[in-house]
Amino acid sequence: MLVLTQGDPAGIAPEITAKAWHALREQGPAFVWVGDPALLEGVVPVSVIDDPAQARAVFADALPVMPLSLAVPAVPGQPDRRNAAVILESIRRAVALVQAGAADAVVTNPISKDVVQGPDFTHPGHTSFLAELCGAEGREVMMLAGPSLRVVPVTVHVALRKAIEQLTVARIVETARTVAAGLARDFGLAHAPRLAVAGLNPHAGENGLMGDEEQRIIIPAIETLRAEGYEVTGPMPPDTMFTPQARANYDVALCMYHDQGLIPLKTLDMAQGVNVTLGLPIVRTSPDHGTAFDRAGQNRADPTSLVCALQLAGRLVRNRQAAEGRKTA
Ligand SMILES: NC(=O)C1=CN([C@@H]2O[C@H](COP(=O)(O)OP(=O)(O)OC[C@H]3O[C@@H](n4cnc5c(N)ncnc54)[C@H](O)[C@@H]3O)[C@@H](O)[C@H]2O)C=CC1
Ligand SMILES: NCC(=O)COP(=O)(O)O
Repeated sequence: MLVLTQGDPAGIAPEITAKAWHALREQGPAFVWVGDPALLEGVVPVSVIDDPAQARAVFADALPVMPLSLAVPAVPGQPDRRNAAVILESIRRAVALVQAGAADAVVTNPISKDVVQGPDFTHPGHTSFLAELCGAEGREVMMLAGPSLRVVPVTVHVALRKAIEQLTVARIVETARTVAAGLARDFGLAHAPRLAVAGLNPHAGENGLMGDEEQRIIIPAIETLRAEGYEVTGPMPPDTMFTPQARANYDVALCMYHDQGLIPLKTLDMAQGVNVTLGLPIVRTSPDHGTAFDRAGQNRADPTSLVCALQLAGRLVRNRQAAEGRKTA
């Protein structure tokens, strides 16, 4: 059983949740939504439950909901900080259900990082919040996976100037180790993961002519990884590493900053892209898009990325269980 968080109630989360239930109600994977049932009133049949164990029996006929109450009614397109606490409570409850063994994986609906900022939440997104809730701070890695490409931003939600400052040999090496382990265990890759490491600068620095981060940081990281036995190429010139020919030669691209990886991923795979957090003791996926406040309440939201996130979470759980079974057998 998967547990889906509420997301920002003023965004498209309620609509894509209802549409995802319609898409999956017969073949699954089944999920339970932790949110305010008022958001789905008149949209889908809802079954209020208090334990995920009750969800499977009702899933084909109604969307199972573990109820929370918004502080103020949601107005589509107009996020309200007064609902921040309940948005965060949904995430906390979802994680607690998986940690207690009552559910298998967390799938998160989009939130606005800005709306939830406050004394209780100083994270730049779900990823590091989930790591905190799981006691895995610093081990979390964001990966976006689509049919054409997988990308990992080595630095994530920071200003570009800060991203460059944050690049270190250790950060690249540790990220690559987590990615390789995640691809082997959760994605069930049949071969050793092939990692492509992007350069930072134009032409991957052109031997130091256009920046020295490749020589000082990226090449030493690649050499360390190769010495550990990983299959790594790079530093690859960022402007050509996403061509179809280049993509055929690797399983994942390690990118030096957020937009270096997310622009090609969303250009190629926006509808079917899934955000996966590696390095956590629990499985977590999410759609690759945000709250889409500009589209909320108009019945114009595409649920495909959420459907893909739910389906991928189901596969990751099965692969992880199979890998752990093999380890203990
Ligand atoms: N995992 C998460 O919780 C994420 C949250 N965000 C948050 O979302 C908020 C808005 O961010 P933006 O950069 O505007 O990105 P966005 O993904 O919300 O929207 C970008 C554009 O794509 C459209 N769009 C997005 N998802 C769609 C869907 N399913 N169907 C149809 N059209 C869709 C929107 O209408 C908008 O025009 C921000 O506060 C950001 O922090 C952004 C990405 C991921
Ligand atoms: N750009 C990706 C994104 O914003 C997702 O962040 P997170 O909420 O999954 O940490």
